[in-house]
Amino acid sequence: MRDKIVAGNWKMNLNFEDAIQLATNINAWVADNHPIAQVIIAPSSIYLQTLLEGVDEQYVKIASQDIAAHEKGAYTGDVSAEQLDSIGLDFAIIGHSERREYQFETDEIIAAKLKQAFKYQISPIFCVGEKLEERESEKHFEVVKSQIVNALKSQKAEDLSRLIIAYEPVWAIGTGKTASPEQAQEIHAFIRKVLNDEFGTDVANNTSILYGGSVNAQNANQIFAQPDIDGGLVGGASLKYEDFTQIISACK
Ligand SMILES: O=C(CO)COP(=O)(O)O
Repeated sequence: MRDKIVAGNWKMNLNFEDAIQLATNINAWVADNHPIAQVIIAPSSIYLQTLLEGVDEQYVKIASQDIAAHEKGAYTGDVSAEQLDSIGLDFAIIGHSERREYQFETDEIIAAKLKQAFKYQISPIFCVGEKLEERESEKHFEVVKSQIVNALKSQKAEDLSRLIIAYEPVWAIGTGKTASPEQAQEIHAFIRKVLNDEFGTDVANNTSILYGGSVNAQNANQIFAQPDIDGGLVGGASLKYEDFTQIISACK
């Protein structure tokens, strides 16, 4: 059985006070409403420890937005998997398209980051997704397959039990343009087939595959109703308490 998950990627938003307030409110809402979905929030790294201590982990899990590709040493500005593990962190977003684009992360770098996460028992929310021109030239299946195979082929088979995938078409991120539920289902089913063909039935059946890209309180129901969509990775709408809690409720 795979977990239903709704994760909020706060990206580089919210000051300290607002971050604590929002996390506290979400924690209280989950405690009162007992949603089916596991709720995860990913704040900027400077808030991770405070939020880990400020929420109850039975209700809300905390994720980092990235992880270093190296184990330790002279990598100014990076935060390692070992350091994140040492403060009690269990989840990390890895390979987000904004990092692929602005920080020039390649599949090779992402594979190294996944390896670090697995080494320290951190579950990666591993992001894949095609750009607009790749979708328009119908290369999206090929692109997503190569992102998955390149990043996962060198991982240990037993580590893949921790894997969470987020399919986020780049053209749908922050644009207000979502993939239709049918488009999203089609590629989620394809991702599950790739997992099955390359890594076996257990990985295919047990990996939660989240959809991300302009998920909001209006479209979440239809997206989450698709059989191969196990929840969402939400950006903008996760910064608003009302919207985010409605999105969590939509994940059944
Ligand atoms: O990038 C995303 C989540 O990681 C999606 O962002 P939006 O929900 O703002 O489109």
